[in-house]
Amino acid sequence: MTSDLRDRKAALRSELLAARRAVPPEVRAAEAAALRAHVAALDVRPDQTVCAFLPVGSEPGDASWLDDLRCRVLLPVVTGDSPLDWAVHTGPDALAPAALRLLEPTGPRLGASAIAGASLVLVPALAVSLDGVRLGKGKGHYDRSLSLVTAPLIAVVRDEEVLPSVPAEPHDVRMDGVLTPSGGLRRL
Ligand SMILES: Nc1nc2c(c(=O)[nH]1)N(C=O)[C@@H](CNc1ccc(C(=O)N[C@@H](CCC(=O)O)C(=O)O)cc1)CN2
Ligand SMILES: Nc1ncnc2c1ncn2[C@@H]1O[C@H](COP(=O)(O)OP(=O)(O)OP(=O)(O)O)[C@@H](O)[C@H]1O
Repeated sequence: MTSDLRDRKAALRSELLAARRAVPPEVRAAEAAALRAHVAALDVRPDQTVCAFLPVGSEPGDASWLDDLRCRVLLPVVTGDSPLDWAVHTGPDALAPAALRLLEPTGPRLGASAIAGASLVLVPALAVSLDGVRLGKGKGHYDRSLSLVTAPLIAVVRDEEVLPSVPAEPHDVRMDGVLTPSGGLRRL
């Protein structure tokens, strides 16, 4: 992978983060409500497992969508440079502030392979391209974990963050779909 590609990813990341931080609170709230409704409409059975995430900072969405999944919900736990660990989401009382300004579940760790049992994975992203290339926060956490998954991978982004193209490196795992406030769930 060339440093040019890395530089292009870094530049795009800064641009997208700046745009996210400029979103007015009322727009953020409307987007979160729309995303919550789309998450509630996802086709998952109560006996299935979804790997989701808890939006923080300027990420689109909020914790309320976790309540609407009505199935077993796993949340990611960062363990250094390893693939993500996972724990069951049991409610707001079982969340605690963690590194990287994250809120993480406090329950038993299930191990990195827990993601393999998911029927659907909601993946945080800064952008996704029409051919499924995802731009993340730049630490490779999800890229190290997603190779263990065969279930559909759904990137969650703002409408403006679905781009014609995103610079791709060989380790970048392609998304199967995208969930946005106005577009709902779309296949990529
Ligand atoms: N909500 C959420 N959880 C997640 C991720 C994510 O992107 N979003 N991750 C995805 O891999 C993993 C954590 N990886 C992370 C990598 C970098 C930063 C980071 O640079 N945070 C900046 C704030 C950036 C912002 O404002 O959005 C910071 O701490 O200053 C955060 C998480 C697992 N959990
Ligand atoms: N499967 C992997 N195994 C080992 N290292 C990896 C893997 N995937 C990514 N990395 C490393 O992680 C770093 C960040 O990768 P990249 O820029 O693609 O992250 P990202 O997809 O934006 O972030 P994230 O997945 O955390 O949201 C790179 O240095 C890359 O080499």
